[in-house]
Amino acid sequence: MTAVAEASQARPLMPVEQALEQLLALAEAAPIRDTENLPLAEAEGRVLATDLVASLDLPPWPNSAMDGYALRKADWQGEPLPVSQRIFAGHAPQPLQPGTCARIFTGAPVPEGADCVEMQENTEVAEDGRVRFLEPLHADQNIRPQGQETRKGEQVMSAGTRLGPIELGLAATLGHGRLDVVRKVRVAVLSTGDELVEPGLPLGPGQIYNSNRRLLVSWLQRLGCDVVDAGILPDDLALTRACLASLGDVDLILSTGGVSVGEADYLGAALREAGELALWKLAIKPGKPLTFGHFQGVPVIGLPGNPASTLVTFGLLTRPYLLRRQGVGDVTPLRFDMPAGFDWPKAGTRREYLRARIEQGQVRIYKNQSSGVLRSAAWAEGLVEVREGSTPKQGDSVPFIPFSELLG
Ligand SMILES: Nc1nc2c(c(=O)[nH]1)N[C@H]1C(S)=C(S)[C@@H](COP(=O)(O)OP(=O)(O)OC[C@H]3O[C@@H](n4cnc5c(N)ncnc54)[C@H](O)[C@@H]3O)O[C@H]1N2
Ligand code: MOO
Ligand SMILES: [Mg+2]
Repeated sequence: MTAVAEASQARPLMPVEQALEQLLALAEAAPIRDTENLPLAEAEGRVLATDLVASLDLPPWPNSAMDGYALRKADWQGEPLPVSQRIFAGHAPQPLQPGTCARIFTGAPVPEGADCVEMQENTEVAEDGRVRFLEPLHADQNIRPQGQETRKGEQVMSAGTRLGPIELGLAATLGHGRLDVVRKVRVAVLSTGDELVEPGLPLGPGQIYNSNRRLLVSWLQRLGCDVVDAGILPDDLALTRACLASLGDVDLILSTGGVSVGEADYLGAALREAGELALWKLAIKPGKPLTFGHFQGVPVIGLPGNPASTLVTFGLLTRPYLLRRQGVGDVTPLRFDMPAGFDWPKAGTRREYLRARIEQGQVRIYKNQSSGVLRSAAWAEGLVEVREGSTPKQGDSVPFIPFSELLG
């Protein structure tokens, strides 16, 4: 039997959770260990390689949360207090003279001897400049104590954290100008198919535009990967072998198309021939023929060619794989239970990911859920999951995964 004929034999579909578990285990077995030390400005989207430990208290000294007056609470006995100094943010104060208050502004260090700050709206300044406090004072009010946010020596972020604007901001508050990050994952992107033409060029008979390449290259770049764009590969077994062998120094070969059972589907055949096919045929719709294997030691993920299948299998399976290769622990996208705004009367044998959006508090699905229709995803705001065998009806709770959870 030929490899393709053998492949076309019926076999049970692998449940999505099991496929994800296996992919994550494969990712953990091939971690990216190289690191680089980057300035914060270049670290966005990257993964922290070492735990980040605070090298100072935050705030480093008690400071005022309000524009107003700092004083020792016990000094206020109903007689207006003179102002003995003005303290601005960024300037060191003198110890507070007993029996006086200090004019102070938000973020300025609270002077030694003061134990509360009153906001200026609750004060009255007499003509001679002395200050009367109009409301009861409480010890420590409006003072942000030293170390309230973080204590020196505390672990603030752990290795494996993805660095977005918030994490970079946090590193900056602790004074880190550079961070150790995991080097980028190098991914070769390959589009298989005789029918493919790049956008901008004229279409010949039987041809279509290559959309998967653009979708994946842009998405991978957003995920902080180093992309090697290997262009279009014709449907030919010898060329497929040669192309896979030529891609060399990459961490992953990511292809689209050529993984089903057609006579021109050579990607799966090349991996099967190399004897290293770990995953094939999942209980997922769209995306059933997703393939994972190795070619000469390099991991290969073959995404199904239909554009919506590429999107779903990249977002739900490849993205977590790539993040886990970089040591990211939590790779599960958030999902929200939402009332269905549709009926799904036909139970499926594969878990379905329908392109959907939220309208008036309900999940609505795109009218055409064919895996060839990428417009469904452009209309949608995320994916709604319909489990094998389930038939959700209008108003039933269904899990919704926003695209924003998958795209970054
Ligand atoms: N007899 C069977 N046929 C098919 C089965 C099956 O189980 N038995 N599975 C179907 C399913 S499900 C899927 S998904 C597709 C996957 O096919 P392949 O991954 O082999 O992909 P191709 O056949 O090469 O292409 C499928 C489809 O997608 C278009 N395509 C491919 N690449 C691109 C691209 N870069 N940009 C835009 N569009 C692309 C291609 O023209 C085809 O229309 O197999 C089913 N068949
Ligand atoms: O899995 Mo396919 O992606 O149903 O069309
Ligand atoms: Mg095919």
